[in-house]
Amino acid sequence: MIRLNDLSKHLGDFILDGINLTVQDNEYFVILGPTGAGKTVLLETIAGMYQPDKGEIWINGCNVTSKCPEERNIGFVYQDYLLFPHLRVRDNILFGLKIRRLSQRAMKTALEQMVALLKIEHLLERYPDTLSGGEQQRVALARALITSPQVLLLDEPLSALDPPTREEFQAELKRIHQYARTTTIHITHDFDEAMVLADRVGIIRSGKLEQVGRPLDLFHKPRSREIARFVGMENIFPAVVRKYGQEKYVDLGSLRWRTLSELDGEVQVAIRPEDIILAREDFTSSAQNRVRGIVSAISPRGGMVKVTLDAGIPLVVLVTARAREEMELELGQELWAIFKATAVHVFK
Ligand SMILES: Nc1ncnc2c1ncn2[C@@H]1O[C@H](COP(=O)(O)OP(=O)(O)OP(=O)(O)O)[C@@H](O)[C@H]1O
Repeated sequence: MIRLNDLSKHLGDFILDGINLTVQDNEYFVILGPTGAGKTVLLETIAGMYQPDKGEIWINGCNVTSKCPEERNIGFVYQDYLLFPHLRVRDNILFGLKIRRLSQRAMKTALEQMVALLKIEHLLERYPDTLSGGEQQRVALARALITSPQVLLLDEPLSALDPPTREEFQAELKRIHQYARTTTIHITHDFDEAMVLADRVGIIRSGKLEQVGRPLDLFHKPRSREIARFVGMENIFPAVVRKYGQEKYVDLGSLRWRTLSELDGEVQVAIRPEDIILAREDFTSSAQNRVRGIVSAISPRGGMVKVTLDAGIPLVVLVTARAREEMELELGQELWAIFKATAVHVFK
């Protein structure tokens, strides 16, 4: 278990500000934040490369705050692998065991296990500069895991890989974690990566840990407008929650939508663009909210199409390219936007 108590660090103009966090045994914890948020500073402080100004770091019940990095038994993998260029893969992986002076036999067994786990037997005699990015990252992981660290810290381990290799490696990280069960902190700015890998996610912004939760909780219940934007919500508007009879609605001036929120009063309301259905005709469905608008913009986004509907407020909707064709979408067209009460996310 990793416990951070009120961890703070000044570096130039940057402040890592009172971080409190517990990562459970065997947990895969992802720290997600925009560039410059302090993710690397936090990870390097846990690893002992920076001494905190305030606060404590506990690993498995031991206060390691003033211990040097080598005494913390932490495995660290960097985004750009940082393998020793003059050593073959075999010696890169064995490096941590050699400085611990393990017997030849123990090293051989540990190497065999790691090589099988990471599927890198065919790479053992090669030098790092002959390996692809994905292969180098496998070797870096093997080198970090071979010492059986108490904690594995991963600093954007996928960011230097191309998108298909990145996806493949995400699946590998999951598989390896299921086998090794090492308590892991992985930092990234990629929300999708966090969704795929994390047991829990912490969102860091400007040196502060702003929200911690399971990926779906962050996805559906962001605590602030900034976090909502960061997790892909687009239709964010100020509103007031009001009760009419037994049911609650968000009032946006000329528009009123049913919500299941427990909050009251002045709020922000957000709807994910992929939670809205566009239709030519109004139709009865379990979706309880509908609003009529005029298509004011159409633009491709990834494999989807982003449609902006002017409904008094600009509503962004994501549709498939096929749906666009079927509806013969065009600028100026009048359409209905339909979405469920559960799609209306409310936060202060
Ligand atoms: N040694 C240092 N001295 C002064 N400022 C530093 C130092 N190291 C980092 N910083 C500053 O601290 C802030 C946080 O940096 P950090 O590398 O932790 O961000 P990050 O969230 O990892 O960003 P990225 O995703 O771009 O890597 C940045 O503004 C950076 O310039």
